[in-house]
Amino acid sequence: MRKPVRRPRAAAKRQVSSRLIELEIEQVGAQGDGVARLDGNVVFVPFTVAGDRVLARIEGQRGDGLTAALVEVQRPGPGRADPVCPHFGRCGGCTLQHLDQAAHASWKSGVLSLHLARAGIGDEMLAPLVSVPPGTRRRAVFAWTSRRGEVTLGFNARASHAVINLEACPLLDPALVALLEPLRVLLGAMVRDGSGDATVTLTEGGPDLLIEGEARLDLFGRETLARFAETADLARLHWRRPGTGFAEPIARRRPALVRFGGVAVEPPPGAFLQPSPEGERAIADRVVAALAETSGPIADLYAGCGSFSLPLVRLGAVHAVEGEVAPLDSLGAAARAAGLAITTEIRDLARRPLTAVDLAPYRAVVLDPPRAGAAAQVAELARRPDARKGPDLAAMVSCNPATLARDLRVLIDGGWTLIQIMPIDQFPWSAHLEAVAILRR
Ligand SMILES: C[S@@+](CC[C@H](N)C(=O)[O-])C[C@H]1O[C@@H](n2cnc3c(N)ncnc32)[C@H](O)[C@@H]1O
Repeated sequence: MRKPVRRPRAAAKRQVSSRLIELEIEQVGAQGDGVARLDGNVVFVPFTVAGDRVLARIEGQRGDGLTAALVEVQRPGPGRADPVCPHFGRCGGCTLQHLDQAAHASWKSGVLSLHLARAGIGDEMLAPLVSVPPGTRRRAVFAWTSRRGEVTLGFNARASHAVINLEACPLLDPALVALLEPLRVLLGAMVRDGSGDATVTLTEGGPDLLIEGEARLDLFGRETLARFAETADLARLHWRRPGTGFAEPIARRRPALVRFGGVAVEPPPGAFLQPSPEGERAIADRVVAALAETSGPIADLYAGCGSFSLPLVRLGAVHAVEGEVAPLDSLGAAARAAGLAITTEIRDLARRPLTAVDLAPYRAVVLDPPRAGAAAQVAELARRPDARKGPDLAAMVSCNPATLARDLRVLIDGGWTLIQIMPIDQFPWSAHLEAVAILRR
């Protein structure tokens, strides 16, 4: 029988929607909003902490609860902090700057515990949270719009497609913030009316910029962009029209290198990289330490440009598998140049996961899937026709605690044991959380 969906009591909502109500916030929920109760209804109030007494106004409905806007904090709860960013409240990038460091850390670990508990996994193996400091983010995707040459450039506003004209951002490396104003001037000169995005990555050669916009470039456009690459001292500049999949190279003044395990790689324009070098090192160090006892080949699945393959190759030969051609080409070129024992394979691991037979030669496996997780791949890892063959150590890296817990459940049911799970806060002040789980069988 289907479980009846509990709807907020309509009468309660009507009654309170036009007036201010007082609420006691009981906890911060899994999505980062404070949770209170009103006449038997759950009420979600953004920008509040446990213990706050607030004045709020009911605004709508979410799932089987109500949503309310914070009007005033009447009595602050413990764990409240003053937000450090002038855009806080409007910008969708950070939603939790009103939590102090301790409250933030305990909330993030709590969210991971909650997802593990929902999958029937205890949190005995949960390691303390590793926090990556703000101001270190090396990669950002900015949205931009130009109206009559007036450019708005920044992040999307909270729950909206509107763009916040970013003046400051305590999360970003200051070198990224310094590019915002020159980029605004450039886009205003290039595009009178239009919109798009701009991905900037800080590399050893300088900023690597990929602009996406509808405009078809003419000679003037290309010259304007090339001049910008000079004045902003970029490593590379590419322009891409949406839907074409082709990034036109405009300038390549220096190689846009990043280093993984000491080996230089030049990622393709706009490639996925871990958001900060600090976060990437924390994850890679954990993965390498956990797999250090491995004697034999390692499979690195969802390998990207090789952020784990390259540090891992000092332990043994690595087979890197990835769905996108361009990042894997970058990794392949770097490995060949350095003479490293890394083989590469393009493969869609959702449709064609490595089977138990494919996995038989490997002693250890690393998985770092996108937010959707690695359902098909963990199902294969959980099957093991011959107990003498296949990996007996696994490191699972994830940016989504919900799919991580789901996938861990499948592995545990398939005979794997969870040895440790380490939350890594690469996304300070947001509800996102990275984690590395180590398993053995
Ligand atoms: C979270 S990123 C991790 C990349 C890399 N490990 C790193 O740390 O930079 C996930 C990677 O999985 C790849 N990917 C996404 N879906 C995939 C699929 N179905 N099959 C194979 N790779 C996929 C993406 O292209 C991306 O490189």
